Amino acid sequence: MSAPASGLELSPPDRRDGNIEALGRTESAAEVRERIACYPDAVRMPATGVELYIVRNFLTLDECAALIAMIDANRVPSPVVGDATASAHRTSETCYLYPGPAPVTAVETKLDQLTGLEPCYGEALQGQRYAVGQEFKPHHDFFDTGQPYWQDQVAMGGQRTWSAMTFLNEPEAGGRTNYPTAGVAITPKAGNLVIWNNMDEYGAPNAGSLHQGMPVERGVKYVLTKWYRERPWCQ
Ligand SMILES: O=C(O)CCC(=O)C(=O)O
Ligand SMILES: [Fe+2]
Repeated sequence: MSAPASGLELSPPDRRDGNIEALGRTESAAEVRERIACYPDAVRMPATGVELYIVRNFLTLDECAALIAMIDANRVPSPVVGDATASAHRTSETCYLYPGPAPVTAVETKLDQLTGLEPCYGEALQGQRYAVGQEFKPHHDFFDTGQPYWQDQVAMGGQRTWSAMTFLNEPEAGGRTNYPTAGVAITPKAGNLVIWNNMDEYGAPNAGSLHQGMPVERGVKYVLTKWYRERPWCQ
């Protein structure tokens, strides 16, 4: 994941050179776009410089409650790629939700229907819990190919293309998901999903996908995130 300070400066291999990986991402994105357009209640947001959709009531409140219970039972401090330990950059707690339990299957099935992507392209679902003051500072979900961790990521499925995040509850104050350069800030609403393309229209990492989980001011915030790779994900 690229750090905010360097995030707007992309490494040379990411530039719009029409390479074969970029072409594949562009073709795949067109298919995902068509699928989303057919999904009930999916709306494209008027976001500047990033392709971003909201799906209202993607999960039921019962599904949200079941997932929150699983996150609460298994949460640990959140990791950041390229940073072996918990970081001030991401102060929430994380719970990996691997396939098997019924609430996980229900979400996975809906995400498959929404995106049309092969399930093997998706990383394991990650639940996040943010207490008061916790946040995920501005970042990109795509990998910075100039960083040492990138070679490992190439072998693990390559770039993160789409991010799909579902709000599982509503904090009393704060906790919006903000896209500072796109001019959009999304208020958590239980069951609503946000999905965005981390690549631009040329299939290159899109600096305009910069986003942050703003600090929770009152209450607690739970979200469920799925990151998709450009190739099958291998852990
Ligand atoms: O919690 C949020 O609002 C943002 C989470 C996020 O950026 C992520 O999971 O990649
Ligand atoms: Fe993110």
